Amino acid sequence: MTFFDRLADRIETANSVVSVGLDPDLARLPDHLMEKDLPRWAFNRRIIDATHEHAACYKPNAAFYEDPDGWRALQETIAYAHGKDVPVLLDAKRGDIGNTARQYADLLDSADAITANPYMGRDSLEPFLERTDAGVFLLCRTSNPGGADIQNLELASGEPVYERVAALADTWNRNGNVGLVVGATQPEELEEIREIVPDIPFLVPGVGAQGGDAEAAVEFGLAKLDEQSSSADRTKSGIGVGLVNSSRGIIFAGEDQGEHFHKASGQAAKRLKERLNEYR
Ligand SMILES: O=c1ccn([C@@H]2O[C@H](COP(=O)(O)O)[C@@H](O)[C@H]2O)c(=O)[nH]1
Repeated sequence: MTFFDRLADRIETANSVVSVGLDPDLARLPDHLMEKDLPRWAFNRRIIDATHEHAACYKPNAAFYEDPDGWRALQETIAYAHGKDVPVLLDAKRGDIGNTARQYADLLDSADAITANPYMGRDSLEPFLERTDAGVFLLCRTSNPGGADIQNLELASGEPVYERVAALADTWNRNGNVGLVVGATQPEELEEIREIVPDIPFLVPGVGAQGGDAEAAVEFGLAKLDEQSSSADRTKSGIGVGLVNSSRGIIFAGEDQGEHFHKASGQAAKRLKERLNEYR
């Protein structure tokens, strides 16, 4: 079963396309958790307990775990999410020469999918592309203001770089495991990219704290998987596969509520699920 088939099943079970971003900024964790052995793990466990029924996936960003305790916290978090039957997309934005990329691809032994930067080209992505069991989401048009600096540059053909990335991703998708990262802050680009790649699921960050367009995220972020990569039943029921991510807007929703912080996170995840479902 491909990652996207598993994700489609999860979307169906949870009736949700919400990706809950697990970015446990140590400076914002509740005081009472700071005395724990692994505060980030303690925090994530409570967030997962409160949000899992609304989560299509969890998206830890590797930047928040890149120290020895952080990697332990990340492994505990991934195992716990799996225990709740929720897939994990590691937002690591990796990409390097093939020999190094093969090491990065080992991250997929624990996570179900990863984000990668396509700037170094096909060979840098090959170790991810060949993991038929896992997903790889390529940065296409990112949500940050500076995303336009390079991604919107026009090539000699007149197409912007982000459109070429989308077209290339389609040609690299021989195993049906490629997705694209397209920010909700860029609704016009979301629509354009969806026209180029009707069958590729998007990870759409930027709703919540970045103020992106939730309706466009759902309208253009979800793809109907083709019959080869999805079960006949699912194709019939027309499940759209894709993810709309919110991190700070969910995990820090109860920042001012001390030991009960996770309750507000559960409510925020439920609210986002319901809002997105209005557009599905
Ligand atoms: O274009 C992109 C790609 C990745 N991200 C990541 O998603 C989350 C967003 O967090 P919020 O708190 O919901 O703003 C974070 O991990 C980013 O690094 C993105 O925002 N945009």
